[in-house]
Amino acid sequence: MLPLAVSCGETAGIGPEIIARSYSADGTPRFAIGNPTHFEGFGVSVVPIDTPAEARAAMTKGLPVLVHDIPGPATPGTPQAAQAPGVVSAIARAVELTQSGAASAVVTAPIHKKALQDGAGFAYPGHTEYLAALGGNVDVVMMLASDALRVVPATIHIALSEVPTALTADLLEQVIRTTAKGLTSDFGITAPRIAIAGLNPHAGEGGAMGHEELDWITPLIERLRADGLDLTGPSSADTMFHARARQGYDAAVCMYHDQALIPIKTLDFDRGVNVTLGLPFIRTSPDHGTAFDIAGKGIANPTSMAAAIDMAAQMVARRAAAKVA
Ligand SMILES: NC(=O)c1ccc[n+]([C@@H]2O[C@H](COP(=O)([O-])OP(=O)(O)OC[C@H]3O[C@@H](n4cnc5c(N)ncnc54)[C@H](O)[C@@H]3O)[C@@H](O)[C@H]2O)c1
Ligand SMILES: N[C@H](C(=O)O)[C@H](O)COP(=O)(O)O
Repeated sequence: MLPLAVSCGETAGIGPEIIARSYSADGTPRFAIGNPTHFEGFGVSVVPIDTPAEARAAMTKGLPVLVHDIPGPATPGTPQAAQAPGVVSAIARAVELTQSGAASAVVTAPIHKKALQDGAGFAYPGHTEYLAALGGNVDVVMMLASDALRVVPATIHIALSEVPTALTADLLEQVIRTTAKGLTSDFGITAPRIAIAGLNPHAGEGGAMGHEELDWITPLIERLRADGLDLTGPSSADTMFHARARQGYDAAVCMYHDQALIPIKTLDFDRGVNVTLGLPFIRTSPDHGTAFDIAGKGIANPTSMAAAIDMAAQMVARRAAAKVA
């Protein structure tokens, strides 16, 4: 397997730390992309490399880091505008290397959206939207996945007040179809079961607490069911995530960011993985952010980064096996 390309994320955050501390000599071949000095001090040897092809041999000596221009020392907790362009270009470089066949997948350490918007004019709400643009302006979904639960928010990084307007039947259909396709292609689920949350409390209570479910969500679900998709809902979101309910579906499609992310980050914060479905390349990420409050203290938990690396490797292997079959 070609090595994974791991972008360093916000240098003032915990990205370099969790990349270093999730490394092991016998682990999945990977290389970080960043300033090698930013990965030092975490008890792991750092091996600067100039090409991805050096990564596999370098793994036996320490964490391979593909040298990338991000000037100056990291300042934990305090992002530097001067480093923002390099943080952004490290993501683009990971995509370029993956699409050119030098790497097998992209794993992204957390970015601080506002720091990049301020420091580099980053024009996207987050990785997901940026990667969709780099992938050719494709339709993507953001899935948060763990052994306990998979969730997909239909709307992502927008204000709650904008959700009812942003939510359309076309968008929800695209999200559902992309989710179903990804569950089959990347999670090996041949007949995926998808639960759809209502937007309103009690899924609208028959119209007493909102009309979207009656007006268009239920008709859409019924149309997609008739088209062969195994869907349930719209259901009251507050009763979709207990253990018995979770046995009834393979993924839950929710209407907005926190409706989806609160349950998975409550159930499995340390092992949750953010996976973007619909891209022309594989991309995973830890389920957490830059954690400025603990950056530089050596106490960040690297488990979610390790899980993101493992999930990327599993997706690479599954797709390779499907090509051979
Ligand atoms: N994939 C990504 O790039 C990504 C994901 C989530 C948030 N973010 C960004 O990160 C920034 C901060 O976001 P936030 O404060 O909402 O969430 P956060 O995940 O950065 O931090 C929330 C809390 O969880 C703790 N935490 C997070 N990761 C941890 C780890 N690995 N080990 C131990 N504790 C950990 C933090 O210390 C903090 O107390 C924002 O700019 C946000 O947009 C980026
Ligand atoms: N919304 C995700 C979360 O809270 O974990 C995260 O911000 C995703 O961001 P990216 O699009 O940058 O992966």
